[in-house]
Amino acid sequence: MDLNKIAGEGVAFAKGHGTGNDFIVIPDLDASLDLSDAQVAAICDRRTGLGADGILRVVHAAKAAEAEGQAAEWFMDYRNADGSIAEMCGNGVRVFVRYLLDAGLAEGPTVPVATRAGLRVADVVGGDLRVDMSAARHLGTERVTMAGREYTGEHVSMGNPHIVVEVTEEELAALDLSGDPSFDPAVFPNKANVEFIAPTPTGVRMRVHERGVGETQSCGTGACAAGAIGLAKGKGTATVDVPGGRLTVTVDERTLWLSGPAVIFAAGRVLIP
Ligand SMILES: N[C@@H](CCC[C@H](N)C(=O)O)C(=O)O
Repeated sequence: MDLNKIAGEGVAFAKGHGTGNDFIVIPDLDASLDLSDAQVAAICDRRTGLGADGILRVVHAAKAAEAEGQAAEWFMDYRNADGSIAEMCGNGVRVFVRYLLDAGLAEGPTVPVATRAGLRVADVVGGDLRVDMSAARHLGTERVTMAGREYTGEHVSMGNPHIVVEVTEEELAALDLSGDPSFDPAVFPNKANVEFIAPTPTGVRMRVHERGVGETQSCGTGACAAGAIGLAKGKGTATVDVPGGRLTVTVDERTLWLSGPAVIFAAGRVLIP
């Protein structure tokens, strides 16, 4: 490979993560990149690509039809590692805002972001990023099958679909999340994210199988859904411990807040396959 070709034809990217949920950030301010599912999947491949749980494309809100009516300068175009589109990504929006701040595209401490699920507003609080994720919607009880075993869980929408299943600490540690879950296709025509949680003294411990990705180290919207279920009997704050670290979910009379670390740790250029 002629490295000059990468410098000349490659597109700029940054890499970041929020509690181990990792993303490739692609600044495409004027919305000139039209990435196919296969291209996204190739970039996110952990052996033959850069590797990530998803891609965050940074687009001027004025250039994105999905951002219409949202009072934000930037639109987050989120794609899962398999190329599929999701309505919302809680860790993604925190990493997206960290990128905007680090790149000088936003000043903070408050940064509104247009998303497919509507406006989300982030705040820098200490070293963390806290996002108003809007209230969780609890939609009842559903069945999910994972690794040949059927569970009953709570259907929660955070803009994207989740099923939260409570298990014991021992069951949580022993779960095999390497395969795909199955659910009622009439309820989840576009599939769902599945969170398994076990109670802790201050909240829950969580493992997640993400739609369009597989098991990840963390899922922000999953933590919101899990925290909302953990706090179902009232308002307050719950810690959500994930393999990649700790997130905090606070529910008040109006909304649900998601807080935690988000960092950008690399930048470069990549050839779009
Ligand atoms: N990791 C994300 C969720 C990303 C989208 C999800 N896989 C879906 O398809 O709904 C988060 O931090 O919320």
